[in-house]
Amino acid sequence: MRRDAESLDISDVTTNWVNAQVLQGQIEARIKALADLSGTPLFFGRLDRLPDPEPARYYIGRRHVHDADGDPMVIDWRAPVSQPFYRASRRDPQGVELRRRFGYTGGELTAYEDEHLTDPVGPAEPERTGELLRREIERPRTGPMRDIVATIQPEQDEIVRTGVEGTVCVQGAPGTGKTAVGLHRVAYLLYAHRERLARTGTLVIGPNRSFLRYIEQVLPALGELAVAQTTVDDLVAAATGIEVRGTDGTAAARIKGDARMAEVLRRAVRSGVTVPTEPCVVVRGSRRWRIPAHELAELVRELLDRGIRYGAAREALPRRVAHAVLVRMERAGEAPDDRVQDAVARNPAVKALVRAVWPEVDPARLVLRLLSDADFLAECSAGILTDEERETIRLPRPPRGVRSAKWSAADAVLVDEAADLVRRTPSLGHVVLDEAQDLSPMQYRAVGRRCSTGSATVLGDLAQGTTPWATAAWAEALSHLGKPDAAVEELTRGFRVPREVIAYASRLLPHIAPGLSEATSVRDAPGSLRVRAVGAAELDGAVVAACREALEREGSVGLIAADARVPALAAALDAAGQAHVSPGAETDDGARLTLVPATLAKGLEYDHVVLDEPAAVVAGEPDERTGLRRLYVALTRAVSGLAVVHAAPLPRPLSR
Ligand SMILES: Nc1ncnc2c1ncn2[C@@H]1O[C@H](COP(=O)(O)OP(=O)(O)OP(=O)(O)O)[C@@H](O)[C@H]1O
Repeated sequence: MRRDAESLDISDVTTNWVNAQVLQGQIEARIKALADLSGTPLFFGRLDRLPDPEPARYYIGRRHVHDADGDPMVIDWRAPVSQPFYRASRRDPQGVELRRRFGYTGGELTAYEDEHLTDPVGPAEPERTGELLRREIERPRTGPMRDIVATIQPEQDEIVRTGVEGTVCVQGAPGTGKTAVGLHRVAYLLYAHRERLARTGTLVIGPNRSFLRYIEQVLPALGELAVAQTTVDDLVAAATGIEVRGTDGTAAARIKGDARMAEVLRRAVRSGVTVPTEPCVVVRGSRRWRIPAHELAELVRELLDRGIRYGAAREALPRRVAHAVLVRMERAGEAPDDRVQDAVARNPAVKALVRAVWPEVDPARLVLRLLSDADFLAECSAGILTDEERETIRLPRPPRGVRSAKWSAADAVLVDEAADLVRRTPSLGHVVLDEAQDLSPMQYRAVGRRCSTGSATVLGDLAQGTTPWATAAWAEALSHLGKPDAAVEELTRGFRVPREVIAYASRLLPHIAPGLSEATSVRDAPGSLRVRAVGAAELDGAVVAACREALEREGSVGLIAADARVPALAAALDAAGQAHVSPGAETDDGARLTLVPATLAKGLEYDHVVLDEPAAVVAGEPDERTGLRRLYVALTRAVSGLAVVHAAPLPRPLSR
């Protein structure tokens, strides 16, 4: 395939220089896409199908490969033919006689695992099954997150291959593969609906930039380069042009993020509309056409009632007025055509009328006015917000203008909502929303607008919600998103965290999310959890020592600590001559240790985690439940080992 692409001669088929350049560019992209990736084998699975009528054998890989005659040699993992590789079981063999999984070490084939799905169970087989999965999970991490195509599990595959029309919401305990599933679903949808999604676009939304840097390689590794990845904050900033330089107190942020603000904004946007009390007189040539006030008022009321976007209505109004003029012209015996209607709509008298009764709205200026003009806020939020709530979100010192305002992230979302009330936000084909549990209702709405005619994959864990407005129930979140009928799936089989560690972390569950089921783990790793108490004076030293010990083993090491403890620990590591980096930075063999503030740990993982002073992690949050949730996140980042080092007593649920 590579040779074919390289030997393509386009000199005969291109008529001009531009065509030649374009074609050459495409050929080069194809050659690049076909490049050999050392360490990434061409196939990872094989299916032998029962005779139907002929037996068939397929190799499954990350991409399609064909032979010199164009016959397939390796089938893309996303093709329908590949599906039984992920779904077939002894109970439901789906026509598969043998499923073989290949194991590789650095690109070299070193193992395989067979399952005879239609045979009576061989004695050794069930035990061996899953060994490759275990090896794959425990393979030491160096760079960013990697794909899981070779080992996607049946319950994950069902979500990955959900149709493009359907929005799925996945509630999943830590390490159950939510992020992996979301990314693979995008790859799958791009394969199954390439043209449609190329037109409409896809987007992955994550909680912060370091998380995005961690996941950014997964889709390109699967051959998908065109998927944008962003955070809600960046998405909204880019759409509104608002630069966020301020922050909100919790109380203000909570109100600004509340879904009730949508109605406040709707009223605010329409607040400038007035019902005309004067007639409109259009002069054309020697004639004057007069539309009486009551008829204009009727037109305005009708537009208000129709529920169309403010901007669209503003554009419709002059046409309506012109229509009323045309009706009069016809009655007077004239025969005006469309051009006359256009001209009347652009008549100065009509324009003046529109300016007066349906003023242009600048979303940012409107939100600024709402937040700084107490009377205006009171008018728009009557019966919606309380006096106290209004006082909480009102800016104490009104800024001079949109540019000098210290916008907060929540303000930017309000501006985005207002902008959508004026002009519809274009919808993408598919949006993946990861760590969704932390979004406010207004943020859900902002994401929902971006997939209003498309679908979404919503991924999250209610137990890991750490914002004051964290999602309490998925049904509510999905209705804010505009997808109330989406199916909610639960994943409870944990891949990342070993059994001992997840059991330890799960002691927190009754205190942070009593309704949720405990995660199980596919891996037992005796000795993976160590808890060490030390004196206060020895804490930093003991933490550095624990990091050193972890670094003696292969793979990545994360030192997670309360944000307030990070400077002291950085100093202790520096003093000990121990190199370390921040989350999102490239790690390499020289710097395998990442010092992770607890507030950035969400979604990340390390082969070995050292957790500093759990009590400080809890104390870093405004209330105990949020603190314990933050701790739950920190406790569930480890793949192979977790060392907890503490001087203060452990939080109660852990010390049980
Ligand atoms: N089927 C699988 N095969 C191999 N590895 C897997 C599989 N499923 C998940 N993993 C691995 O388990 C780890 C956790 O997955 P992921 O980060 O997607 O979980 P998550 O549910 O998003 O976790 P969190 O709630 O902590 O964000 C990753 O290293 C991922 O590659």
